[in-house]
Amino acid sequence: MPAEANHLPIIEAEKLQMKFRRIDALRGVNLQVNRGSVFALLGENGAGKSTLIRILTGFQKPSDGSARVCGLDPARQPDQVRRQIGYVSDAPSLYPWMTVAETGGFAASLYDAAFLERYQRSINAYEIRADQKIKHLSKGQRAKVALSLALAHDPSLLILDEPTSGLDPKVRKSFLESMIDRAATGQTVFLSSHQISEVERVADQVAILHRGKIVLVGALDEIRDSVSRLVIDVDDPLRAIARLPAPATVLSEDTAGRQRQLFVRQLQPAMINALREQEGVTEVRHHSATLEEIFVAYTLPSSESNSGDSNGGSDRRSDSDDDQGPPSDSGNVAGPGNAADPRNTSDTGNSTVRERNDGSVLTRGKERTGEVGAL
Ligand SMILES: Nc1ncnc2c1ncn2[C@@H]1O[C@H](COP(=O)(O)OP(=O)(O)OP(=O)(O)O)[C@@H](O)[C@H]1O
Repeated sequence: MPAEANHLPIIEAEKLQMKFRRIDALRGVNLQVNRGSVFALLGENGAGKSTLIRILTGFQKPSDGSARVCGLDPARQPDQVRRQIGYVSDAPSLYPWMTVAETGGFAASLYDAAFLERYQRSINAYEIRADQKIKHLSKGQRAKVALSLALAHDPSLLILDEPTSGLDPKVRKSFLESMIDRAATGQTVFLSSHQISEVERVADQVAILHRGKIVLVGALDEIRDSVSRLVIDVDDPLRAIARLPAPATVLSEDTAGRQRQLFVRQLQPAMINALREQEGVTEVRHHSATLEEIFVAYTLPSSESNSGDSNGGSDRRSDSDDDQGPPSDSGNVAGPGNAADPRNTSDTGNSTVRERNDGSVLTRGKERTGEVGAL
């Protein structure tokens, strides 16, 4: 039986956990990535993006949970997974003493005859001299060599950790456009990024990882359509506004004098009308939220207790003494996931099946009432 079956998701993660000595880097990540998409993983510094990518590429074994990539288990078959995919880490490791040409030749031994030709074509397109030593390349040029290596065996899945960092704007643009072309031919690109505006241009699927948990996942268009920015003017700064009913979920609220700004999921037109009729409300304006605004609303510092954290606080410290140390191929094989916490995100694929919908409108500061959202 072939390792890959085309109807199955190319990446699946179930209840992935990664505990380091001092921190739970991943706390029950469920994810499905379908073929032929550009899937962007967004998250703040330290959210767990690289940890998740290292697990998917077989460089790190999870503490718990399981993953399948191209139909293979990266914890048990790391070499096979890495042969199937193209991967660029956030800090590509290239041998500094090799030339650009030697680097390609060295990697080519693992792949088919077309590898070297594709690699050379890419290096030429990036205007990098083949006889230059890696140690004499700029950061951006090294990133281009790493990308050329990752693409040279024409992988059906490309996994990129911060692919555009170090690239100049012109190269970033053409690189990202080439990712859309790949997806159009049925290949899959899974990338992590901080560059939300860039992601917005290329991704068709998006997930937000926040403190080791997926707090939002879905098709970009649907995510954008599902979150609204409400600006409400009131006659008195202390005026209380009634709760929004279900299915609305208030993600965040800012108060500035007599103006409130709310980010709300699943706002219904009737709710806007009801707000306008409330006593003391002088105006209600309704806008679509940008991906950046949605990202901020879902990753507020105070959102931790609402994103399914069983500790109910911002502390991700691990109780475990099980320090997995640096990324390694050795260690325990993944076991069954921990399904004990009913508040764990149960997002499967590009749809989520659970969220809290208390619809509260908060009257002070920035808080969230949404627990976990997706489309
Ligand atoms: N080998 C390790 N040992 C201990 N802690 C680790 C290890 N690797 C990662 N961590 C911790 O796990 C958390 C997630 O780290 P990770 O590198 O996955 O974040 P990230 O989302 O990729 O961040 P960034 O955007 O800054 O690259 C961080 O708190 C980090 O300190």
